Amino acid sequence: MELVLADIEVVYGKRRRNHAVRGVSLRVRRGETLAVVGESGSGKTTIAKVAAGLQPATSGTVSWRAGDDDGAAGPQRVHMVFQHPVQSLDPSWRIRRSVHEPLRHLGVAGDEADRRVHRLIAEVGLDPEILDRYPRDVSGGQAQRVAVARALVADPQIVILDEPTASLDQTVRGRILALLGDLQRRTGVGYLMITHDISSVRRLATRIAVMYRGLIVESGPAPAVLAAPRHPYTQALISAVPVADPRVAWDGVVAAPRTSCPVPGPCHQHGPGLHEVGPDHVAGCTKADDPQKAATT
Ligand SMILES: Nc1ncnc2c1ncn2[C@@H]1O[C@H](COP(=O)(O)OP(=O)(O)OP(=O)(O)O)[C@@H](O)[C@H]1O
Repeated sequence: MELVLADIEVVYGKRRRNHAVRGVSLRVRRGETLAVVGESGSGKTTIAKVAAGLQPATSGTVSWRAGDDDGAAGPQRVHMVFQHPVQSLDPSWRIRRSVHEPLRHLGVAGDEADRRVHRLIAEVGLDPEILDRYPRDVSGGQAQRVAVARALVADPQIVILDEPTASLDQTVRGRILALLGDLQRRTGVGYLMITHDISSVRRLATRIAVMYRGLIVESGPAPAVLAAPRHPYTQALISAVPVADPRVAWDGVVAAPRTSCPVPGPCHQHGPGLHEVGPDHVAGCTKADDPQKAATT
């Protein structure tokens, strides 16, 4: 499965004054992460919405190309994780109903639906007890894990992540990124990830596209772009110099690059699929199924 955006233009407003996206083309394949970065107002969220079918393009096309291993491919197998996790859940629904909803659309019900919902809730590291709560009764980090569970419960081919960690503190951010990476390795899901966060890019991106004033001004494989960024925004983002984006440099402090946890399987400290990042954690991180090492931590 491949999501292909070709020559997308989006002009907002009755008088069509705000040309938010100008001829953007990109593709996202299963098993990879395309990170779309760029300063505030450069058109990233607009692109995400166009890709998800939530915003019509003024011109250009969004298409789906099925691969050899695809079953019923199509936009119904795309899900989106928004930047405000609590707000993205219906406040009048218990968590259970929100996570079941994508399955209902697929016609999956009964025991099979319950089984899948419980499996995903466990995979995102939550206690099934949370299913009976309302969004107002869960933390931001828990709500974002619920949003990830909901996005993945129906086995989507592609998930669109719009600033999936923006509203989370550093610790929870690391867990969500580790979870997304782990789920991708196990299920082959592809991510179109919109972000300002360099640690998200380092952790997940296979390729990077840099937007500036509605255009893609730089793109390529993540290692190449990270090693030799050409555009000033990319250079600023990667060198962790404060950039003209209030959410990145609100207090003039930009997080230092963090390293990935090297443990490949379940982590002793954080359970299945939840790998904290950062040098502080890496030192004491052991595999959950290694009791000797685990006992020393
Ligand atoms: N519904 C809308 N109506 C009119 N203009 C809009 C609308 N949505 C976005 N815009 C404008 O389109 C441009 C691109 O916005 P968009 O939200 O896509 O940028 P962004 O890169 O995601 O920004 P941010 O990082 O701040 O979320 C901005 O100038 C924004 O003000």
